[in-house]
Amino acid sequence: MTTTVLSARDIAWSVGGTRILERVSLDAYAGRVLGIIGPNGAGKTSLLRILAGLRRPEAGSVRIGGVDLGRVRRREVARRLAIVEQSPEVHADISVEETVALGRTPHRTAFAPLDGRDREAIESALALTGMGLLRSRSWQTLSGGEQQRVQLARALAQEPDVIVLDEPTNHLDIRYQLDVLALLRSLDVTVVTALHDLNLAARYCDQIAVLHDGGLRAIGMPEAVLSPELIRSVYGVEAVVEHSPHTGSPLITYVRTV
Ligand SMILES: Nc1ncnc2c1ncn2[C@@H]1O[C@H](COP(=O)(O)OP(=O)(O)OP(=O)(O)O)[C@@H](O)[C@H]1O
Repeated sequence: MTTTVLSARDIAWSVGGTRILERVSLDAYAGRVLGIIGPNGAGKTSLLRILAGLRRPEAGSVRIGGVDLGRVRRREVARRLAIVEQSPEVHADISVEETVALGRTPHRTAFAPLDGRDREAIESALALTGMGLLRSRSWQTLSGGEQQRVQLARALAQEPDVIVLDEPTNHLDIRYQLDVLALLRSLDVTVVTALHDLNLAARYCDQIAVLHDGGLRAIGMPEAVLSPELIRSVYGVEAVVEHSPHTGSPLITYVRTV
């Protein structure tokens, strides 16, 4: 049975009088990976921020565990949902370990020292993201890919039910792209993630939602959604979609722009 953990109904959002999102509805299921794809400017980041409760939609609602996000206290939301944004601003000169420890904030009382449970979550997050060896390094000295992995570690240390990620692989080399997506898939956490790479989305997502022209163009399993017709009409690219004998997932070859 699939349980809906996070759901959006009829979301609308505009910027400067331009409607970016119109009647967007979707469900993210327990322990599954939902990928959000769509061309530049389609509204992926806007939708993720609404799903994470960082923005209130103009119309429609987001529910977490069946309860309207607007009615759940911020601290409670933070215990249940973590967001990994594209370019998080970390102003203070803090270490990797201290950055990851920030993920424990919603579970702790102010100024209390980290307890054993906090330490365990931080260690596990550092290990899962391969950042243990860099734990003492200053955040400011990290490469883009290392920063991305630390932000994921911070989100994991938060031990949420849902992780919302905006392009979590855009700075990663191919090995870490595969590792991070395989990790997200293996966790017992509901994942909603924007992705640009359709082949990665095809391989690691259970469901894919396609944003285009202000709305949800399609949602479903990768095999059902990623057709040559959809890729042509949404991206203006002619593509061949095959079934990879190596991974069992759809494999897209881009032939030309149209
Ligand atoms: N603060 C803002 N002021 C003006 N326009 C904005 C603002 N925020 C978003 N937009 C516009 O809203 C649209 C959707 O932006 P959004 O970042 O959600 O798209 P996206 O699908 O995440 O894009 P990308 O793939 O390029 O990251 C874009 O056209 C963007 O220029």
